[in-house]
Amino acid sequence: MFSRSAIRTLAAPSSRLFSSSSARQTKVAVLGAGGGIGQPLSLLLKSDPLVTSLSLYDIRGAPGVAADVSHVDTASEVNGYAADQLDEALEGVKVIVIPAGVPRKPGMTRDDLFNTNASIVRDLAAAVARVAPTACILVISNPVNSTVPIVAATLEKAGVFDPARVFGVTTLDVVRAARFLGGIAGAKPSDTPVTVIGGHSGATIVPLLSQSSHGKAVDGEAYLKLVNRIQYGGDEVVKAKDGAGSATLSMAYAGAKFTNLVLRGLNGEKGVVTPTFVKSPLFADKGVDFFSSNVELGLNGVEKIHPIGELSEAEQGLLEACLPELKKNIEKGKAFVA
Ligand SMILES: NC(=O)C1=CN([C@@H]2O[C@H](COP(=O)(O)OP(=O)(O)OC[C@H]3O[C@@H](n4cnc5c(N)ncnc54)[C@H](O)[C@@H]3O)[C@@H](O)[C@H]2O)C=CC1
Ligand SMILES: O=C([O-])CC(=O)C(=O)O
Repeated sequence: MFSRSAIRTLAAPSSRLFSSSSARQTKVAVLGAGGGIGQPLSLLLKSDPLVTSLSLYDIRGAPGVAADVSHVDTASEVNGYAADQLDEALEGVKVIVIPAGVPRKPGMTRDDLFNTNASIVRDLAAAVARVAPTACILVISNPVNSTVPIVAATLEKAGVFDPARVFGVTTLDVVRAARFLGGIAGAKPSDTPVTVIGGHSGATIVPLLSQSSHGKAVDGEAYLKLVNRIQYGGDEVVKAKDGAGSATLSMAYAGAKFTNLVLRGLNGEKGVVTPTFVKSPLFADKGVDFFSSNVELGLNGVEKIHPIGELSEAEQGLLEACLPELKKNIEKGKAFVA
């Protein structure tokens, strides 16, 4: 189904979801595998040639999802784990993807999910600290701006936090930006990649359209509309689903894409660069010590955090609006664990 040949521009959108020059393969766990994201994400990971073994865990339904996905004719093995088998699910795992938690309904912000999802993510991170302390953790659960600091603080408390191994998955913003810009430019999304920095909610999402040849051609009303659509793309889906949840299929695609990039880095591939929300020095002097920007992925997770590059005046304004809100979200996450 998926080609194994290499692609040139690693962070750029690709018509192929997975690429692999092959080598060391990896055991991957999905925590929340029974959910709207978890199920299609598990299916996509079953098709990733870099995944040797899939551990599917949820408080409901994971063994059924595992039995189903395990019939797909790719080489990886699949095991499902019930609510009381979290530790078993995490044994020997190198990469852990977390889409566990409740999604939004119309009228809610991502921050409204905090009260429910903060403790879910904290408890899962505590188990990871105990059983798989050196694994890479890829956090999908919202609000990402707070859940990533929660995971980091929980690991820190357990004495096993490695900033190179904790990632907030902001890939859906990158996927949307390429798709929406491609639509406006009349070009393929693979030819319209956009770096998206900041966080993962509304005004904290900062697309750097000026750094893209197609993007800098968009101006005036069209520019404002495009930025707004990238920042509030999640709301578009929440509204259309009308109470049935938020983005699941596009998120599963984005989650599988980001997981593949992490696996390629872990396998020693060079030049794997993509935006992700990590512990970052870029705006730490402003009290924002987690930030999404282009990150090079390597053998140990985060290899190098790239600078954000040159910004247009409009993007400077977006960044100024992003930082105070992001700071609040991060502090809220840290305070929850403290
Ligand atoms: N980072 C991003 O770009 C995106 C993040 N999301 C977020 O992903 C999360 C999941 O969304 P959906 O899959 O649509 O929700 P869902 O409700 O369909 O699935 C969530 C799953 O988590 C499971 N779960 C709850 N507590 C758990 C625990 N303690 N351990 C293991 N599993 C547990 C539930 O049983 C359920 O199967 C939400 O917080 C949503 O806001 C959604 C889209 C994009
Ligand atoms: O909008 C939501 O709640 C889910 C999400 O994070 C997204 O689709 O970007």
